[in-house]
Amino acid sequence: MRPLCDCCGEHINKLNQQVSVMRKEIKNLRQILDSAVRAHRKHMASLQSAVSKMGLCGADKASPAPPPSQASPQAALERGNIQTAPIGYISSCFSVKNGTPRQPTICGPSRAELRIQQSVFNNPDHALVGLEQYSHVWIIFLFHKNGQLNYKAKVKPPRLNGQRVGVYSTRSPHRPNALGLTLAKLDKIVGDRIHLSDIDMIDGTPVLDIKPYIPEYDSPCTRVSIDSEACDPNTDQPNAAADEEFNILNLYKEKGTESNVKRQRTDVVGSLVPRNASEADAPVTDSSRVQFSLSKDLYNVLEEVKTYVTQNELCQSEDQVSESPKTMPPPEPTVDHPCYGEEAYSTIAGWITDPPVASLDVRFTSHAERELAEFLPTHHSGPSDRPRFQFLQNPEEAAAAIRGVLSADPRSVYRRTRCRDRLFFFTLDTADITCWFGQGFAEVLQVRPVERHISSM
Ligand SMILES: C[S@@+](CC[C@H](N)C(=O)[O-])C[C@H]1O[C@@H](n2cnc3c(N)ncnc32)[C@H](O)[C@@H]1O
Repeated sequence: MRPLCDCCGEHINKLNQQVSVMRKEIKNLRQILDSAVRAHRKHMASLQSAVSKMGLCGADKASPAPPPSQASPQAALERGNIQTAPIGYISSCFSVKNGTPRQPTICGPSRAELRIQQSVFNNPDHALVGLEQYSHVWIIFLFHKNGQLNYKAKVKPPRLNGQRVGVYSTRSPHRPNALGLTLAKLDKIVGDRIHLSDIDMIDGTPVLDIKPYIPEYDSPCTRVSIDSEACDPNTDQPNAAADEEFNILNLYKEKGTESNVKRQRTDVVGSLVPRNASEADAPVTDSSRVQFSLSKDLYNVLEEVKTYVTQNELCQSEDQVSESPKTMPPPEPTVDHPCYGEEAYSTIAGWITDPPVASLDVRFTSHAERELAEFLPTHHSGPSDRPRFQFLQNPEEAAAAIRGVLSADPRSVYRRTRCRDRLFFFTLDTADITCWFGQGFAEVLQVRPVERHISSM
């Protein structure tokens, strides 16, 4: 190796000095970075424990969720771990818990206002478009003044006078996730503000969600059963109101499709129930609303309809009978309907009962019927290489469920308009269903056991 000249040696020394300075700087930077990472981890850990203390973290103990810092938003959502943000806060006539009704319907009119936050939607009023067609809304909220965040599996509801029952059999505010659910009366909507009455929330309550109240979905008294037994007029129904309802439905079913039945029943009930004076003042009147009475009224109304139909319509021709409920003159109402309490009735958007999408006739090819009949009932014991349902009781119940799914046309608007000739697949219990749609009908082509269930048979 040749010796370096003076000038090169000096240059290299300078470079070495610079390298050692840079090394020191890198070391310092590493220390700063390490302490920042430590502080960040500590912060995230304390945030996570705060979230789980608030009861907002649904992770089960057996398989704890990864810390939020590691989980992607999608993974967190799939595990049910979401960070909620109030869509608004209640301004209510009740300022403290004491004296606030335990349920909305047990006190007279109680009023509140909910303003949708601009932090949730740029145009909060847009999120409320269409809601004015409903008379009642579900309010999902946080019991933010519970004081402490602990909860117990058994609670003592005040009305049980000291007896303990499971928290899930009560409406106690002290529950995991501290979520409250109130069915409130929707008085009016003005811009981004919803005016409510019949509430049991205190002032400042954070609201997480609002949904329209739809008796057809939310109240078992107004649901139409797809249970095939319900079509048998000789079947014993558990309660008198249901009996009457089903008998009338059966009467209609003999003459029309199930979708007709639903509509006729709704129209009949709607025409029989007048709006009372206080509701007539409300600015949410809309011809697209459909009116319902709740269970007691429904029972009375159905009684009247039944008498009317039996006396006047049974001897008419098929067509006349299926048209009759629409043209029937409404009998004089015999009871007053207060706007709150047990006798209250509700209105919903017309498209719920009379949707622009027609319901479909559902048929099975004989091949699909044979395949479905191959499935064994859930409770079938003993070895067999035939497929077996896990939840559904038997092939008849599965057929009813398939009819229910398909008659409501489960296709997206895109599929319905752009790829209407494509095959449609869905899975029901342990069966893979293949079908196609034609004009006004859906046809089941194939009912095959789901792959994983074949291998585990
Ligand atoms: C028994 S809870 C029922 C609430 C709701 N209807 C439900 O079933 O989830 C109603 C009581 O909760 C209390 N409450 C109302 N708003 C609250 C809030 N934001 N935080 C804590 N407690 C509240 C009041 O004392 C009220 O009487």
